Amino acid sequence: MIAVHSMPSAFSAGECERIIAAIAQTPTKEALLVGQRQDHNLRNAELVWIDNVDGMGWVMERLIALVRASNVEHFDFDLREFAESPQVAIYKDTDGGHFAWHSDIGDGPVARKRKLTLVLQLSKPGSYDGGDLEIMPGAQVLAASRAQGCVSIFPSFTLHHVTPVKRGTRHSMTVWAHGPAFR
Ligand SMILES: O=C(O)CCC(=O)C(=O)O
Ligand SMILES: [Fe+2]
Repeated sequence: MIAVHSMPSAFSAGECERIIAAIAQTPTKEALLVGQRQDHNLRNAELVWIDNVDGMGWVMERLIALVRASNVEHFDFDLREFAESPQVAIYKDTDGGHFAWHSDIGDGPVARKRKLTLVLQLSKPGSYDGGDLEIMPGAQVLAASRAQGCVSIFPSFTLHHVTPVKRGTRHSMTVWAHGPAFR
């Protein structure tokens, strides 16, 4: 099993811009953490659930295909469903946008079934400073590619964070694949 599977150009630049434009029409919600606690020391971002955005069916189809192919090739986890809407996170320099070190496996009935995490880099890398997704599968920290349209897939138990955005705005999309507990 590899620690992080990187898929460059999983989405084209034009597709990423289309998603960002569609999201801009939709009201955002302040990011709530697993368990609905709100702690700006841990995370500061706005969220849009893409199930609430019209015309995003093709996005979900692509995400499912990417997770499926990645799981066959690299992880071989027992995945059963996508039990949560993909979410777009908007990290702004003006809000100190960031996400501290965490694992995506939570205590709730759904969050506890998360097994694979997919993150899509929606923004052009030159449009913001900071905002790096870093993943710590072991003793080393791996920086995810910042390339627009690049997808990173990793086990949801893996620690990861997003460093503070120092200039501009970073958009990312996250989706989880769920299944029975690891054994
Ligand atoms: O924005 C990112 O790159 C990561 C988001 C994340 O870790 C999450 O939604 O759990
Ligand atoms: Fe996460």
